[in-house]
This record gives sequence, structure tokens and C-alpha cells, in this order.
Amino acid sequence: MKIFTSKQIHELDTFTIEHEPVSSIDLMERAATALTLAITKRWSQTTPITVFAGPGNNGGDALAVARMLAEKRYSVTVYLFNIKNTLSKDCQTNKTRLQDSKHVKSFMEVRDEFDPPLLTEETLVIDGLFGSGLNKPLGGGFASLVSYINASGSTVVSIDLPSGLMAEDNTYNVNSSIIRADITLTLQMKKLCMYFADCQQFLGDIEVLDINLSEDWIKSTPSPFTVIERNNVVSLIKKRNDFAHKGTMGHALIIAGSYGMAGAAVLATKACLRSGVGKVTAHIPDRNYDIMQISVPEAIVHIDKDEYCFSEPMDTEHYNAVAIGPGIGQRDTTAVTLMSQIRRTSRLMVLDADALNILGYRRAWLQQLPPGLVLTPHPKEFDRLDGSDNNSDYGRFAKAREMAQRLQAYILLKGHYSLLCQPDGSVIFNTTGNSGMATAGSGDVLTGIIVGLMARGYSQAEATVLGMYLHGLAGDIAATDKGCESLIATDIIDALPKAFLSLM
Ligand SMILES: NC(=O)C1=CN([C@@H]2O[C@H](COP(=O)(O)OP(=O)(O)OC[C@H]3O[C@@H](n4cnc5c(N)ncnc54)[C@H](O)[C@@H]3O)[C@@H](O)[C@H]2O)[C@@H](O)CC1
Ligand SMILES: Nc1ncnc2c1ncn2[C@@H]1O[C@H](COP(=O)(O)OP(=O)(O)O)[C@@H](O)[C@H]1O
Ligand SMILES: [K+]
Repeated sequence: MKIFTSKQIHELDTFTIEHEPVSSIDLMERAATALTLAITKRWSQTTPITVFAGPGNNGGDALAVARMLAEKRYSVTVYLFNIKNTLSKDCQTNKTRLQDSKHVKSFMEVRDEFDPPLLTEETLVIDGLFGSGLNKPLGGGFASLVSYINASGSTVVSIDLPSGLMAEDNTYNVNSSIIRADITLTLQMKKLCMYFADCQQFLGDIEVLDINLSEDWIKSTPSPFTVIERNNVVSLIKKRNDFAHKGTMGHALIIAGSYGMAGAAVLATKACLRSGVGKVTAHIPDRNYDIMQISVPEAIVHIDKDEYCFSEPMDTEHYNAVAIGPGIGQRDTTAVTLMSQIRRTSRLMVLDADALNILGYRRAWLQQLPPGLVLTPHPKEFDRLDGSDNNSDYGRFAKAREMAQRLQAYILLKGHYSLLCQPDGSVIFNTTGNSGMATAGSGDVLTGIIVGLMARGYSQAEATVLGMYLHGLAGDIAATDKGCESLIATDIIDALPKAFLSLM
């Protein structure tokens, strides 16, 4: 599924109007019908409704919704903000239609002075001030109105987008000038900002309303941003050959777990074994030997000469893919060994956790990284790599995208919607997974899965897409059994078989 920018969605509206063909005002009527249905499904006629409409087409939608609700005998009070005396054509038409309707309780067009009405906890506010046409953060009277609505305790339904929220980049936005909706009824498709954690406080629950915009345009228009769908993943899965043996199914090497962090190595290794690979070798310091042998009898264990940490690069010729990082610590010896390991490894490689922290604290080394690496940072790890500590989610997304192109790397930025930035500038969002996975060790599990898939023969792009989808899916399956509160990383590994099976 593609994610389009607000500029593209505007083109999609225009294309639909020209090619369906449908007049612009009839398309607005279609949107308003879907919005009204979504509202009447949830609230009865006894709910007092106050509608705030802006001067553009978002306001036009709101005025049409107000008329439809009034015709259904809802009690509706409407404020249209026309400060500059410029309404969009369809907003103007809907203003006239509303005024002509006998049912609207009260309609006021605000030109300058505005006395805000009483909004109580019983009031349902319909926010149609601004949608995808917002071109800068709200200020002045609109910012005050937004603060007033937010402070009111009323339930707020936003049309298309909470007013004040940009469809894409909110880095320099002012939080207090953005509507905090309880529900956002968004038209046709989710906007990019809806995938970012720091925008969720404004969006509330999101419902996407299909308004039948042109399928042809959607199919034929490219977008660098997509969301993984089940069928994409199913088509990636490689069939096992009946005559397969462990020597033909790939050999993964996992360099993980310093003294005191054996668990990271155990989790990554176990997850890797569950990913279809033939053999897994875990390279660990001597002190962790017994723990690994006892916890994961299926793994081959290779011991570092150092008792406590990763200190000598491995010969990786005999492996198909290598993972380095979970729990390796950040000692200077380990840092130097990491770089020497990266330089001498020609195999597919995934860097995670402390491998990323080491690079984050020595950012000059980033320039020496070979192309084709997979990096799996969580937001903090990415900020270290990037050298900044105040990234917005959009900012982090944009920088990860730029870094993936510059380093020719696959950067999997983890989060609720993890996103994969590829060397060609494309970005793939994942929607499997849940908050139960916010628990120590779940990232180690992901690393194990990805290296297992790469060793098994998947490319970096395939392994990361399939890996993040499967990891989240396993988390979702585990959560149906254990619930989110009690979920631990081991549960994700235990659910991997069911996750795989559900895709076969
Ligand atoms: N035919 C279409 O194009 C359709 C559009 N739809 C609706 O139209 C919306 C987009 O409409 P528009 O493109 O008219 O945009 P909006 O209605 O979101 O806003 C545009 C208006 O806001 C003003 N504005 C922008 N930023 C401002 C700021 N910071 N402070 C004060 N004023 C500001 C602009 O000058 C313009 O008057 C969508 O979100 C959706 O709700 C739907 O009706 C579906 C069909
Ligand atoms: N709220 C959430 N929703 C979906 N996935 C989540 C959520 N919280 C964490 N995850 C997933 O769990 C993993 C956590 O990784 P990470 O932070 O590296 O954990 P650790 O370092 O403890 O192993 C990531 O893959 C992330 O996408
Ligand atoms: K809105």
C-alpha cells in the first residue's frame, strides 16, 4: 500500500474529478456522507454538536456534515471562520446550502471578533478548520481557538486531520496549536504523519473512510513510501527443497553477549534458529560458554579469547551472514575489533545495539562502513548515529532516509511502526507488532531473525522486510495468548513458528 503526500492527494482529488468524472462539489458531498455516517454510528441525536469550519475544503466538508446531521435531527451549532473573506468555491456552496437548510439550529460566520461558545464534556466538537491544505503552524486567533477546544473536555472528531497538524512534517509545529482529537476520520488513506509516534497524541483513534478516489491514479502513481501488506510478505517466502539438509540451508554467525549480557546472545541465537536457517554459530566470551550451551543446545558455540568481551575478529568465510552487536558492550577493545570485523567481512551483515552505539560515539567511523550493511537502530541508537538528541519522528525518518542513501545501507528504524530506509531512498513501513513488545530483548530477537533469513538466502531487503513483519506478527500472536502486559522477548521467539505457519 502506498503512502502519498498531501500534494499528491490533492492531485488525486483533481484527477478523480476530471476522470470519474465527478464534480468537485459532489466529491465533497460523498466525503461528507461517509463522515456523517461515521459520526451517526457513534453518537445519537441527543448529543449536542458544535461544528468549527475553516475557509477551505476541510471547512466545506464540515459545513456539509453539519447540514446532513441537522437533517437527521441532530442539534447542530456551526461556526464558519471567514477571516480573510475568501472561502473556497465548495466551502462557499456548502455555506449557502447550510443557510438554505431549515434544520440547522445556529449558524454564525466569524469575520473578526469571536466569542467562543460554551463547550462542555457533553459537547461533540467537529473540527473542520484545516485539513491537508494547512501550510504553516496555526497562530493568532486560530491557535487560541484550538487551545480553547483542547481545554474544553469536549469529545473532538477531526475531519481528515486534526487542525494544525501537518500531513507530513511537524518538526517545527507548536503542540498547543494543534487539535487533540479523540477520533480522526481521515479521507481515503492515512497520511504520513499518522505513522509517527509523536503525532499520536493529536490523532486519537483513526478511521479511514473510503471515498472512492481514482484507483487508476493510485495504481499508476509511484510513491517512495509504502506499507508492507501480508501478500507482499507471502510472496517473498522461499519454499524449502525436500532434499534440503543443514549444509544447504545457510549458516549464520552471531557475535553477541559480553559478560553479564549473555541473554542478548541467547535470544538472538534462539530466534535465528527459528528462522529457517540450517546452522547457527554464536561467538561469545568464555564466561558465557555454559549459559549458551545449556540455553541453546542447537547452537554451535565459538569462544572469544577474552573472558569478558568480543576482542578478536572472526574469519567469516564459512558463514553466509553475520550479526554483530546485541549485548557486546562498548569497551575500546570491542570497538576496535568491531571495525576490524566489519572491514574483513564480505558476507551480508546486520549491526545492532552496541555495535551501533560504538559507531554512534565514534561517528567518523561511519564513513568507513562498506555498502550493503543492515543497521537496526531504535530511536535512541539512531540519534547517536546521527549525532543529535532532539529529532522529531519526521526528522528522524528524513535523516534515516538520507543516511541510508549516503551509506548505501538498509536502516531499519524500530518503533511501533518500524520503517526500513533503503539505499534507493524508498521507505517501507511495518504495521505488525504491539506495545507488549516494548520489553527488553525484543530487538535482539529481531536481529536473530534477520541474520537467519539472510543466511538462509534472502537479500538484505527481503530479510529486513520479512524479518520485521514476522517479528511483529509473532509479537501479535504472543500477545493474544499472554497479553501485552506480561509479554517477554522469549514469547516472541516461541510464537515464531505460528507466525511462519500463518503465512504459508
Ligand atoms: N475535492 C477535494 O479536493 C476534496 C477535498 N477534501 C477536503 O479538503 C481538504 C483540503 O482542502 P484545502 O486544500 O482547501 O485545504 P484546507 O481546507 O485544509 O485549508 C486551506 C485553507 O486554509 C488556509 N490556511 C492554510 N494554512 C493556514 C494557516 N496556518 N493559518 C491560517 N489559514 C491557513 C488557506 O489559505 C486556505 O484558505 C481535505 O483535508 C479534505 O478535508 C474532501 O472534501 C475530499 C475532496
Ligand atoms: N509499541 C510497540 N509496537 C510495536 N512494536 C514494538 C513496540 N515496542 C517495541 N516494539 C518492537 O520491539 C523491538 C524493540 O527493540 P529494541 O528497542 O532494540 O529492544 P532491545 O534493545 O531491548 O532488544 C523493535 O523491533 C520494535 O519495533
Ligand atoms: K480538520
